[in-house]
Amino acid sequence: MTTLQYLIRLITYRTRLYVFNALAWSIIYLVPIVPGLITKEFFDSLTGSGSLKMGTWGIIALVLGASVGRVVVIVLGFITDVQFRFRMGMMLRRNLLQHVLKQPGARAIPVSPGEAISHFRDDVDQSEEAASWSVDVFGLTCFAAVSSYILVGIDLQMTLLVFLPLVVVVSVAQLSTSRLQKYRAASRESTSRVTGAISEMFSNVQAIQVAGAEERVIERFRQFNDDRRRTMLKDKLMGEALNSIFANTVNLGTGLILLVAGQKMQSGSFTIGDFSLFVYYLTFITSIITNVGTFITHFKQMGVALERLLTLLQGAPARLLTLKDTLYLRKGHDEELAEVAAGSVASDAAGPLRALEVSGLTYRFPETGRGIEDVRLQLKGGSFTVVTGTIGSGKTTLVRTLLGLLPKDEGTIKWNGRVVQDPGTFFTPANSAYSAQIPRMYSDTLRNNILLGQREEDGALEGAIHAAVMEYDIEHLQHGLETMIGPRGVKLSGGQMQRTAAARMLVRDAQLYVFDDLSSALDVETEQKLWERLFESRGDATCLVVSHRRAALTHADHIIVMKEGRIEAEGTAEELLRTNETFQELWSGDERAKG
Ligand SMILES: Nc1ncnc2c1ncn2[C@@H]1O[C@H](COP(=O)(O)OP(=O)(O)OP(=O)(O)O)[C@@H](O)[C@H]1O
Repeated sequence: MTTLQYLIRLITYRTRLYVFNALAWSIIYLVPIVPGLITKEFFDSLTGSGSLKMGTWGIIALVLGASVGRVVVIVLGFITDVQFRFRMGMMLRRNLLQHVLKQPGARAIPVSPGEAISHFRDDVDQSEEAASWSVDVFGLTCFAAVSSYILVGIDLQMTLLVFLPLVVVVSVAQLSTSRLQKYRAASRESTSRVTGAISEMFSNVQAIQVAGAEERVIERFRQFNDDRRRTMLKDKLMGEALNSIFANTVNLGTGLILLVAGQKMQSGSFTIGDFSLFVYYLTFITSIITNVGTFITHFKQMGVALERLLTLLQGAPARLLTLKDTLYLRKGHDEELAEVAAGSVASDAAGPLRALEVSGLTYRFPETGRGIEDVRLQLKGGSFTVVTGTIGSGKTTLVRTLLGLLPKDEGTIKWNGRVVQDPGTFFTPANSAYSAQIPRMYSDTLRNNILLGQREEDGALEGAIHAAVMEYDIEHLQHGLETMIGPRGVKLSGGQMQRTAAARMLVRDAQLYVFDDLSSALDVETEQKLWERLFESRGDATCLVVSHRRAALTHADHIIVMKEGRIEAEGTAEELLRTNETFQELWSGDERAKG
């Protein structure tokens, strides 16, 4: 999609509103024609070269009327502009969000969350800005056409002599704004390097001191500051020079008119009224050139914004951005939200799990070409299966691909013999629950971090806390379950976070529980307790556990050993201890780690 096509699609999202907006702004830009003509007539009547019948009060009434009329249309214009802009922005953000939410969880956004927020905020704003400025171009063109017609009618030679040099000066100045933008980008970049360095220094004070690197760090900081000083100076100098050119063009033009008009006025071919009209339109005509320039700049920036927004689509068709749909995430979402709030809706429950079969499951990370290859596994209902293997062998990739958090390249997943078409939406409660290798906590109470919006059923929270061996930790927190945790609260230890994530998972009823390296940060005793309690409390649920720890392996009905993205061996711990070298090493490695 080109920038122009993008602009057209944005405009046609609400064509009527856009046309109305364009009409309002065309009128706003055209209204000053009237006071100009009145002023001309007034001066001509004073010098006797024209006759104005309405008298001084009539003129004042006309000028006032035109001004009030303009104010009213400006208010209308802002209303239509705001309506148009916000609808367009909401449409873009809704489409982006809808796309991101449909993506497999682990690959929903291809950039850091901070960058994604800036795409949602700044790039959408930039697109709005360009579409909104395109309206001004209509109005300005209308004004330029009508005023040129009037001025040329009065004196063609004067019009050309005065406005051509001005158009050249302002256009050249406008063209150099692209250089100004380059300077501005460079000064922003250098400023963000300086602030980045400050934040790195503050967060790494200890590391800097331990390495005795104070001098070198300060030297680097000084270089960043020097660079910032240079780029800021260029930016400011260029900015001020352009500002003064724009600010003085009207004075320059008035001077030109005075020079050229003197002779003509003497000969009587140019009246005082004509002079006043030229000076009056001068301001508006110079602002036309700068405003058209501003639109061109916004249009260029819109092209950059479009490119950045497309990165969020990760190769999906660009037209997804401007899909003309109603402004809900999904149709009928109001009723659905109401039901969810009442706790009555879960995902489509597929019923008790009797068998989960996976065949040919493959996912390769595009960046490294690594991942998993042709994985086949079977989980019987109620079984406890452990996936183990060396570091980087593909354990996490396997569970994430199975759960639809990564988009499988190939393979089939069957739940009770029926193919799961969209694992990402299927493997959610009440079918399945998952705790990730690195749990995420929110700045909220511990209770809310576990429940994550779920309604508190009788005893479910207590049961989950007990199974996750968290009761002791909660007793020792100052406000128990109401303690604020996360980035802006109490910092939980790695083991506490893992157990909070386990409780979060267990508080949800599910047929299949998937644990990724749940116990890696736990001491031996807590880990033993955790697996025992889980084993007791899971009821009929099926468990798929990623771990290389003995406490988990000894509970397993079935163990899968991964190596370099493929299943190397399968069996019980006893069988594998006899037959598989990788498993023997993992088993004895865990023993050494304990020792
Ligand atoms: N985001 C990613 N981008 C590119 N390659 C990745 C990514 N995540 C993992 N990989 C690669 O995929 C392979 C499998 O990684 P995975 O995280 O599944 O291993 P693992 O067995 O879970 O390891 P660990 O025990 O350290 O958690 C590794 O070679 C890894 O380098």
